[in-house]
Amino acid sequence: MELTTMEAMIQGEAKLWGNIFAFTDSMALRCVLELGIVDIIHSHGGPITLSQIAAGIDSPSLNIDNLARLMRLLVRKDIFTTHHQPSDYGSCEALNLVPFILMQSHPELMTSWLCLSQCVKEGGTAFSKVHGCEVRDFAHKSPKFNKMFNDAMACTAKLVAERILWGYRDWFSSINGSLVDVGGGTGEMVAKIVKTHPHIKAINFDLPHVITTAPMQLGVSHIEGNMFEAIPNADAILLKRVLHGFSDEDCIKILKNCAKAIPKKTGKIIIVEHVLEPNGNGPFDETGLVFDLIMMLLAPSGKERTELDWKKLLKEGGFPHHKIIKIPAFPSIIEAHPA
Ligand SMILES: C[S@@+](CC[C@H](N)C(=O)[O-])C[C@H]1O[C@@H](n2cnc3c(N)ncnc32)[C@H](O)[C@@H]1O
Repeated sequence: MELTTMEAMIQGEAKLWGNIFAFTDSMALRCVLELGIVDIIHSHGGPITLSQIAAGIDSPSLNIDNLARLMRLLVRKDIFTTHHQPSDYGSCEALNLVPFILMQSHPELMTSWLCLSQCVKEGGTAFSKVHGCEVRDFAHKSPKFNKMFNDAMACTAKLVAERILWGYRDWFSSINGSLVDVGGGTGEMVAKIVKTHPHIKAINFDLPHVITTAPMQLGVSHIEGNMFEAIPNADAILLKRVLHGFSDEDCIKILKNCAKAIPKKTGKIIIVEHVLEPNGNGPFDETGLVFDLIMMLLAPSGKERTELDWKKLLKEGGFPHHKIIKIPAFPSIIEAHPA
């Protein structure tokens, strides 16, 4: 066998081992959170030894050898470092993903992955095959699951909100009238926008059962309704991580209602969604494909879309002009105009 063939075989085999054991990364992360290691390191406030971490873990029979082996892997994976690094913005943000890690690695979601092949064979969500109902109904029945799910969504939404406000700040300054956040949940995003851009008249629009739980926010009006029926009139519309949960047909209906709600000449919609680039080399391109599978697992008609998919949807929904603005975050901003 030629050396190059041998090298290629070894590389292929190594990649396969990596894939076989990919799940151990999320399991090790979960373990670290369950043991409270992140909090121990943070509350220590400086470089910390293994024995100090061990002392912080609540266990009378801690196996420090096992702890060392766990930490060794996570250092190798760049989750922790053996060298002191001054705390910066990046590491603070990473902490905010804790609820998301806990949700994704929770048995109730992990078991869904075992039904992935069934999803491919028959369609339908893997979650419903395991639990007999969709996520929304399951959350309705289980307050614990509901909290876990909402906390996970909230922590990613917070992260994205910060990046949008930073990456798209000039545009928010240029809004001269009203902005409605369609499917805005409890209104955190528009509340953040008006805080930095108080000249905007902000409306948070969502289903009645969501709006009833929405806290009063300075400068935000909450309006309940159904986006498939009508959307409140505004100069601009924000649709953040809403359309990826719906089929193309439903998205077109929503977009047509958006087009009716904004001025034909000057109106604009801002869609915050991931734009799939299956062969891209960007930092989030592979994660985008993973999120697409997560949508397959959890959302009956949900999917992530490529730029071409977005272009077709927008055109059919009454928005022939669009521009994609990359921000330093997993989703991009897709700005679209009816004229
Ligand atoms: C994935 S969440 C996104 C929430 C928020 N935009 C964010 O980025 O965190 C989708 C939102 O759409 C809302 N929604 C679903 N169907 C709706 C409808 N028919 N009319 C209005 N809002 C709806 C849900 O209640 C939920 O708050």
